[in-house]
Amino acid sequence: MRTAYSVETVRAAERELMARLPDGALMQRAAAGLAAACADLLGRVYGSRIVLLIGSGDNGGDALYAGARLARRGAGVTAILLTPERAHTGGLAALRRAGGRTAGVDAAEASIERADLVVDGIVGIGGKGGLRPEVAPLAAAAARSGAAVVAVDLPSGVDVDTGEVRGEAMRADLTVTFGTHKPGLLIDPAREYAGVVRLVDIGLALPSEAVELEALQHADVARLLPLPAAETDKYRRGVVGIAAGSARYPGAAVLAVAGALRGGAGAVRYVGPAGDAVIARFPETLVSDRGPKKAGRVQAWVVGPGAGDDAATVAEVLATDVPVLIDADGLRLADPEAVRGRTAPTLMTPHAGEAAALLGVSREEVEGARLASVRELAARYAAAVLLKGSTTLVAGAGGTGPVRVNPTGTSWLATAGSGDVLSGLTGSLLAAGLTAVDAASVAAYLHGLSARFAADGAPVGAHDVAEGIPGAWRDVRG
Ligand SMILES: NC(=O)C1=CN([C@@H]2O[C@H](COP(=O)(O)OP(=O)(O)OC[C@H]3O[C@@H](n4cnc5c(N)ncnc54)[C@H](OP(=O)(O)O)[C@@H]3O)[C@@H](O)[C@H]2O)[C@@H](O)CC1
Ligand SMILES: Nc1ncnc2c1ncn2[C@@H]1O[C@H](COP(=O)(O)OP(=O)(O)O)[C@@H](O)[C@H]1O
Repeated sequence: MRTAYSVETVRAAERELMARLPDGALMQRAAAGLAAACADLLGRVYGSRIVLLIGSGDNGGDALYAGARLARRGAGVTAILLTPERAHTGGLAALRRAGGRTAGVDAAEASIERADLVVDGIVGIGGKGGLRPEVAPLAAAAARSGAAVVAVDLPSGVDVDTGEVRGEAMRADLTVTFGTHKPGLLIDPAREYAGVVRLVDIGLALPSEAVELEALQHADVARLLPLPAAETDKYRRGVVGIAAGSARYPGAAVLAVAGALRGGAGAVRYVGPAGDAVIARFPETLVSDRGPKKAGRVQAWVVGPGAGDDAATVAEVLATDVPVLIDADGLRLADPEAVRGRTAPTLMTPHAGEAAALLGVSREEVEGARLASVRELAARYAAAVLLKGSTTLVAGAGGTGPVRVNPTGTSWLATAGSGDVLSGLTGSLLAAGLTAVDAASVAAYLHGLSARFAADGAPVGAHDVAEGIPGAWRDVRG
């Protein structure tokens, strides 16, 4: 499992470790890792032109010491001191001893233009808000130049704890982060500014109870996948009920069933007006048009994709005592009190627009503050929430524990109907017995992986994503 911790936890762990180490040892570990990453990116250090952007804190110190290491290997290193009187003293002396030069902000743009590599040591975990106005033009200059940009610990200007970007920020090709991932490196919009993230171990001991974000990896997902035991049968594997689709949107029902058939449940029941379309495509589906109550027993329900205005079905499903996934139209039609009052697990799967409607804010606000939004929804509805989009997040009911972030997402998934596939797939995993958080995060993982394989650099439709799910399972199981 990949984990991320808040600044407060990182600072506490740093203090604890620094108390046991000689002065400056931790910064040397960081600088060594940073210099090695820069060297790897450059390929050839000797003769390369490196510009360091140096702010007033220890982030600048890391960059200066790393610059000294690179200067000793023959790079031409120029440190632009953004606040010369406050640049890290030891780092500055080391750079000068190694033959590096320093310059003021006036020289910055011309140096950046000629550089092979720009190192962003403006601000790290001590940063507040976006880049200040006098520094913002340097971000634009770095983006314009052909230089590779390496951010130290995190790109300057992004919010490390939330992934929010309020104002200008540096855009990096590579971020070299120390001790642990930070939430902002894994959540858009900041994640996009970070580029590839390389973690350097500096020996921090981080308490598992303080994890802020978790990202499942292949091995975690493999452990959670429901596999049929030898003595199993279709009912013991779990039956998932899909209450979806309408005369206007029969396709949503077909796509949700397509996802559900590949999620590990032993049978899929479909309830709704699109039974003919479902059967035509998937004859193995158990179809009923008599409503959820009379459809026969299920271990989990999915309600809402393409449901139009059928509030009665949503209410009927919410009144059951099995796990329920509410998606799409279902989110709008569900009575909040009925959701909060459920005793069995409930999972809501909004995209940013649906989450915005539920929270009474704008879509942009949700997209700009995904972590806070998913936690807030999970708290308000006392339900687990999967917030879809460029970064998919999953919060447990109440919103207080670690939030899962999906690492397999791809923007090829931004295609009509792919959310319906996800809801069916997740419902199937719920019926197979996974918790709401596990079902949601495993489904998002497989869904993203499937889309990557199916797309392979070209557009795909939602049905391709559904058909690719078995391939994603096989890949995860190795
Ligand atoms: N601690 C450790 O053991 C280790 C720490 N390590 C490294 O240290 C980094 C943290 O260092 P840090 O605490 O000195 O903070 P840092 O991020 O450099 O910023 C400091 C100053 O920046 C300023 N400033 C704020 N916002 C700004 C903005 N938007 N734009 C411009 N300036 C802004 C503000 O000063 P102000 O101008 O407001 O007075 C603030 O005081 C960490 O990310 C890692 O790289 C590693 O070496 C491993 C060991
Ligand atoms: N830019 C993006 N990057 C990664 N995944 C995305 C992006 N945009 C959308 N997705 C994913 O695509 C799916 C779209 O779901 P949804 O918005 O419900 O679409 P629909 O209602 O058409 O099925 C979700 O899984 C979402 O996370």
